[in-house]
This record gives sequence, C-alpha cells and structure tokens, in this order.
Amino acid sequence: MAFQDNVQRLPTELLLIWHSHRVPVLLSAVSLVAIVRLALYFRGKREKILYSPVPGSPAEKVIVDLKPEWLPENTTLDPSTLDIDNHAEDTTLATVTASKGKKGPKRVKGKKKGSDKRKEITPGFDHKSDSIQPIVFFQSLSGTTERYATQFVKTFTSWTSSSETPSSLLEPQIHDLSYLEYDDFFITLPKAESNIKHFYVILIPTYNIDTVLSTFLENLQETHNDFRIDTAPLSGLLGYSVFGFGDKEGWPSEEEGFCSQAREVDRWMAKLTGRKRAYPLGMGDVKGDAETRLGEWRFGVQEALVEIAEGRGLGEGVPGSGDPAESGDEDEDVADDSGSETAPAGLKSKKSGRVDDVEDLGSMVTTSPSDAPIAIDFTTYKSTKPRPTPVPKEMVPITSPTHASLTKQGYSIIGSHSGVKICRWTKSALRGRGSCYKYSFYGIASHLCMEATPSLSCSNKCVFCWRHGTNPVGTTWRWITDAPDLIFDGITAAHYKKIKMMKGVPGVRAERFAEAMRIRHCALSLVGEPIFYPHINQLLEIMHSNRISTFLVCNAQHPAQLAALVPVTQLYVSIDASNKDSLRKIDRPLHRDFWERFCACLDILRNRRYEQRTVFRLTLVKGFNMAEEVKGYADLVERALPGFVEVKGVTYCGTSAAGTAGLTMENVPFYEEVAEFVTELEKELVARGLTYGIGAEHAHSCCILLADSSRFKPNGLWATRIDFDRFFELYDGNVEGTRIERGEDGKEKIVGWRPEDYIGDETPEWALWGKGGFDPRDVRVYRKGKGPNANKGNGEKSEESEVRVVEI
Ligand SMILES: Cc1cc2nc3c(=O)[nH]c(=O)nc-3n(C[C@H](O)[C@H](O)[C@H](O)COP(=O)(O)O)c2cc1C
Ligand code: SF4
Repeated sequence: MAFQDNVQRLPTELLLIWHSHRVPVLLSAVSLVAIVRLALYFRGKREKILYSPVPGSPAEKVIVDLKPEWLPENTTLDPSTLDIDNHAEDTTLATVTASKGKKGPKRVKGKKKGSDKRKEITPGFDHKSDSIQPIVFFQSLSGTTERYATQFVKTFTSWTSSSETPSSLLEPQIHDLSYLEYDDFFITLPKAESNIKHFYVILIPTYNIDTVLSTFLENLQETHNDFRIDTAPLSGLLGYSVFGFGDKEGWPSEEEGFCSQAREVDRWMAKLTGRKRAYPLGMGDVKGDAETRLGEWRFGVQEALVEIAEGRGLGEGVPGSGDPAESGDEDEDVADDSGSETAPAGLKSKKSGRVDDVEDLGSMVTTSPSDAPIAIDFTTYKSTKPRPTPVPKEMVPITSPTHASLTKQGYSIIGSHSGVKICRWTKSALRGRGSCYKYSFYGIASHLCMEATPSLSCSNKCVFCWRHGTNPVGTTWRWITDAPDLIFDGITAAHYKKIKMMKGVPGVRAERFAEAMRIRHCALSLVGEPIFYPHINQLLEIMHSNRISTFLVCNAQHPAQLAALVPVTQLYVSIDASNKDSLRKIDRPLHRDFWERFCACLDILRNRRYEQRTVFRLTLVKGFNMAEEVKGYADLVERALPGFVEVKGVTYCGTSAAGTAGLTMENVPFYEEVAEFVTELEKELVARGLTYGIGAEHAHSCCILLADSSRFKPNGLWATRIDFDRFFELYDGNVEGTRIERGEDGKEKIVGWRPEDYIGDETPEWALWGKGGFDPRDVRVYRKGKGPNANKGNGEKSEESEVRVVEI
C-alpha cells in the first residue's frame, strides 16, 4: 500500500523540485549551449584560415640517421644536441649513430714475405702470356696538366703501337681523377681479364689551397689507414710512376712547396702498392722546363715497362724502386703524416732498429705459420708523439689568385670566406626593366634583394658552377672563421656601396633607388655552400632580426648542418640529377658517400616541410641530367614532398672550368625544352597521386614553378607569394603559428608556425603558367636579335645565359 501511495505522489514531488530549482537549471543549460556554439564557431573560423590539412602526426616523419662522419668539424654545433626543429623541442628526429668499428684494434693483413724478391715485385706476372695495361691518371684545375696528359698519351700510344715495343704492352687508357670512383682504382685494381696486369702513371699539378687534389690525397691516406683494408691494397700493380707540375716562380724550391702534392702522391702510392715505384718521381716547372722534364721522364717510364714486359720486374736497386734501402724514408713520412700507430717495442727492424710502419710489420711476422691475415692490436702501442694540430688557414687570402679572380668578376670578398655581388636583375629592377623569377613567383623585387654567401668554399665541383676552377673546395670546415656580425656588416655595407654606384646609371628610377637602400631579402645562394659556415644559424638570426627574409640554397651534401639549421623563410636543396651516377657526373662531389648524404638531406627536408617552405631547385643541363630522368626526379619529389619544385635551364658561364667539363652553349636548354620537361614531370607526379601542378613561370630566366596545390592553391587559385610581414610577426612570436602536433600524452598542441601561416597574395595573373611571367608595369628591353620581332624558330634560351656569353 505504502508503495502505491509513493508512486501516486511522485509527479507532485517532481513538480515541486522543478519549481524550486528551475532558475539555476535553466541558466546552466543556456550557458552550456553557448559554450558549445562558441567552440564550434572558433573551430570553424580556424579551419577557414588554414588551407591545407593539419600536418600529420610525428609518426609520419622518418628518422634520419646522421652518421658521425657527417657531423661538422670545428663548428659551434654540438652534435649531441642536434635539434632539427627549434620550435618543436619534442620532436628531435635526427639521430647520431655511434661510431662503429673505428675504436677497435687496427687489423692489418701481415703477409709472410718470401725470399725471392723479384717474384714478389712482379706478382703473378708471366711475361710470356700476360699483357700490361698502362693507365694514365691526371687531375687538372685550370687545364695545363690536362693538356700535357693528352699529349703524353698520344706519344705513349704511338710508342706502344710501334713494332719495336713488346707486344704485351697495351695502348694506354686515360682517366680524369675528377670523374673517377676512387674505390675502383685506388682501393681495388680495375676489373680485367686475368692475363691483364696494370701499371699506373699519374700526372698532377700542386695547389697550396684546398682543391680536389687535397681530397685525392686524403683518400689515399685514408685507404692506407683504414683498418678494414689491406695497407697495401694496390700491391697487385706491376708498378707506378708520378709526374708533378708546379710553378717555380711562386714556389722556387721543394722546401718552399714546389710540386709538394706530387711528392705526397708518390709517397702514398709507394705505401699502397707495397713499394712498386717503377720510375722516380718527375717534376716540371710549367713556366720553364716542364716539357723537357716530362719527355725525359716518359723515356724512363717506357724503359721500366720494357723491363717488366721482358720479365725483369722492377729491377734491383733502381733509385726509388721497391728496394727498401732506398725507400725507407717513406716510413717516417707516413708515420708523421698519418699519426699512425707505433709498433710494439719488442719488434725491432733489423735494419733501422725501429718499426714505425705496418708494412714492415708484415714482413716481420715471419713466425706466422701461414699466410693468413694476422690481427694486430695496436691500441696499447699508440704513438706518444702528439699529432700535429692543423693550423687553420684563410679560405681566400687577400693575396691569392682566387681573391683577385673573384674581385675581377665583381664579387666583394668580406673577411676571408664570405662574398656578396649585386646581380644583373637588381640592376634591371633599379631601372624598371623587370625583376627575376623570384618576383613573379614569391613577390621579391630584385632591387630589394641581396645575394651573398658566408662560404665561398664548396664540397662539389658542379660542371655548371659559376666559380672558376681554382675556387676553394673542401669536405670539412678548416679555415679561419669570421664572426657572423662582422660578415653581416660587411656584406650589407658592400651591397649598399654597389647600389650607390648605380646612382648615375641612365634609367635608374629614383623611387627604386631609395627603396634599394633598405635590404629586405637575402638569397644565400651566390656561390659556395652557405651551410658550411659554422655560425650560419647566428648569421640567419641576425638577418631575421633586421627584418631581412632568407632564401637559403644548399647542395644536399651536409645533412648534419641541414638538420641543425634554424627555419628560414624558404629552404632550398639543389637537385642536380635524379640518380647517383648522374649526380656524380654533374656535381663532381668530393664526398665519397655523396649519394647517402643527398638522400639523408631529402629525408630531412621531408621532416621539415610543415615548418618552413621547402623547395627543390632543378638545374637542367642538356646532355647531362634531362633525358629520361623525369621518373627519377619524380621519385625524389615523392621522397621529400617539397612545397615547390623550381625548374631552371642552366646558365652558361663560359668559364674554362665549364669548358674542361665539356659544357658548351649546346648544353643550355631552350625554354620550350624546359617547359616540355616540366609538363612531363607534372604528369608523372599526378599519375602517382601527388598534388603538384604548374603554379607560375618566368620565361625570361627560363624558370618554371611546380607547387603542391593541396597547400598553395587555396580556393582554387595559386598563392605562391609570401607574406613577409607575417613571417616576421611569426618569427617574433607576435602572432601564434598553427603547427599542431600530438604530444606523448596524446594531446594536440601548437608547436610553431607552418608555411601556410605566411602565404601571401595570389600569384598575379601575368605570372601564371602560359602568361610568361613578366610584370606588365615594367618595361621589357630586348637585346638585338631577340624579342617578338626577332627571327622566330630558334626558341628562347635563358636570358641570363646569353647575357653572360654575349654581353660580358
Ligand atoms: C692557387 C694556386 C696555388 C698553387 N700552389 C702551388 C704550389 O704550392 N706549388 C707549386 O709548385 N705550384 C703551385 N701552383 C702552380 C700550379 O701547380 C701550376 O700552375 C699548374 O700548372 C696548374 O695546373 P693545372 O692547370 O693543370 O691545374 C699553384 C697555382 C695556383 C693557381
Ligand atoms: S654546389 Fe653550387 S657552389 Fe658548389 S660547385 Fe655546385 S654550383 Fe658551385
């Protein structure tokens, strides 16, 4: 009964509760609805601002394995704190692998040496059935050695084909060391039929600055010291001989450096071949006796070859031959050069009473019962002699020929390794005659732009490089380093000085001249490799704090520096080829692991694509990197997913270096050819489901822009231009960026800005694909024989390239 009463009273009770609490309940409900609506409103608003999808979670990023040997030397970067994103401290993805093997005991192959010396000197050579293949190697930076080498091979060939020469002597082969895979000739012997034995002839100049020759020498030294490789991997050679070219005017004696690099090559070859010097080192003064000395030396080499061909080996007691009595001094040199390990004190050389060299150890391990390699632990016998610390030099000393040559070309050299130059587009813009493609694509007016580099040195020797052949190259930074603020002050002052010199030039517009006295943009791309400079991050920060936007172009050879770089306004990597072989031919990189470095840089670029605008710069060189490479380039784009792909026809600079590399005007593609290439590339990318399209063009400088439409084509209209003011607001933290990432706690948070946060105006109509890319407000000036009224049918080549050839 009681239960029935309660049920009947329930509605009345509920009504009473409602009447006493309805005000707070109603107020709470209204507030809740308001909060939900407001949240939805703001969310919708943010999505409208963001054109592109919120970047994927960190899981999408790949870990880039930075090998210890890629880490910069002599820099302020601390590898242990490498952070590829200083705006997202929680996503350090570049990792450093522990050094492998190098700390372990040095293992050398000690071989029991027989008593028959002759037999050892000409290993496995049967003069009745075997043939001798001479190979002539040369290196040349400004062409002299190449000329002598070509002449040498010609004379040598007619000698080998003469009826009086033993028939076992084959025609010589010739190789330019710049193009060679060192491993194929200087770690192992070239592949050949079993009855063909090799003989090396090496012709090289000497340069007391860093050049590719230094790399060659380092390579020989490394090979000798590499614990994984036999210390004399070239002992299968029949013999070798070296000839050096030098200049007695500048380097009068050997003590003062005459032919010093040839002497070094000769010494390292003695070590690598197990002392197979067939004929002594020859040296010639290019301003004096070079031709006579080379002729004499050639006779000597020929005689040595005849002796080998007739089965007499390298002979006994020939000066500098395999006889240890004559070549013993090499051991001391090498011990010093390499800082190599000292042998156990108990092992004494019979002759000298000391053992400094691993080869000697090879001959001393006579108690070994077999010829099998013997592991020798040198770790407890480290030399007590301190290794000499290399003294840093100036990269481009004021007295050097490089300084003179660069100054002549219009560069201002700041300190000893930075340069600045005003480009022809800056002059053109000052006169109202148009800006370069950077204006059409991104909104950078050329008269507001400075082109500079903090490193005139580079780790490549690209065939199309504007630098002359003698410019410094190097794989590591080992020069006296200038402070970033001094570089900044120097390059800006030099730039303004050059602008001021334009004051009296006819046609310069007053308002543009006034504007030009305030630099707004800096293209760090002039020559050399800007990220090679150890304080590049500080220099970039100085530029940004001075409201100068930064476009930085790197050569994809320095992954560690790239990973550690602060975000720039637009980050470029040069993509000069689509595959390893082609890259080696066109960039002629100094790093032996250039392809691995290149790929690591692509992965770093992919990781950083939501942090800054990333660009692939393709430079097309007909006959080198265009034909049938579209698919390869598409692979690279797919790997790095850059925001933009700039495709440009090569600029012919007409230097002797370009000539040596076989580059002529024929290698400069016509604009139609570049356009056809880009169309094909676009097709290939779209076929792979990628969202790239042709965003803009600048026919005047033979340049076309592909861009990711999912990011830079909001509302169906291309927006490739940059909002520079917004970039600096983001940089200063006045505006919050929208780059969101999920933290370890699973929550999303804003970690910085992204390229979409500083997209500028829509790409102007006149710059779109098919419209040519020339601002109608400027006056287009055609040179004689060019322009709409000129003879059609020739197509258009890069204006820049023609100017360099025709005008200068
Ligand atoms: C920057 C520079 C540095 C040089 N250093 C040396 C040197 O240290 N010793 C030497 O004997 N010759 C030196 N030379 C002279 C060159 O070895 C010589 O000019 C040679 O012929 C260059 O050969 P190539 O034209 O094949 O590059 C130097 C030349 C230049 C331009
Ligand atoms: S990377 Fe640039 S500076 Fe270096 S060699 Fe190539 S074109 Fe010249």
